[in-house]
Amino acid sequence: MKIALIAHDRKKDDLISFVTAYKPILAAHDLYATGTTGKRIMDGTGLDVIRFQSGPLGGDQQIGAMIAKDDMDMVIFFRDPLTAQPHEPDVTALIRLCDVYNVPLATNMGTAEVLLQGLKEGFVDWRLIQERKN
Ligand SMILES: O=C(CO)COP(=O)(O)O
Repeated sequence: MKIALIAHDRKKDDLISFVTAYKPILAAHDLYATGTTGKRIMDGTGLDVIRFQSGPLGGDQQIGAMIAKDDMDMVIFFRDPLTAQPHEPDVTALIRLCDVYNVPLATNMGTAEVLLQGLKEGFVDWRLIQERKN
């Protein structure tokens, strides 16, 4: 399963804690991230991450392009709802594409926990069945 992990700056510590807690589950999957988030995850958890550009430089759009090819199975995006982002349109576009392609999306830790527990139980396996059909 391909999982994108993204966090805005004030949420990066939360994401590292989250990824550390769920490392046994996440280690079994292909992880993708925007540039700075990916570096923080690799340094902080030792997991391998495929990194794109930093968010403000197009990283959200690169992950969006994978979603548009139906080539991303889950997005965990710890957004900062209290800080304006220079690339807010990219953030909105990424979230919109998740809705277009029915990609499971968590924008906060509460939902992310539910998604990863569901992933462990096989609730996201329908994505693999769908991929085999395409
Ligand atoms: O800005 C981001 C997502 O919109 C995240 O980008 P970085 O991981 O490069 O900080």
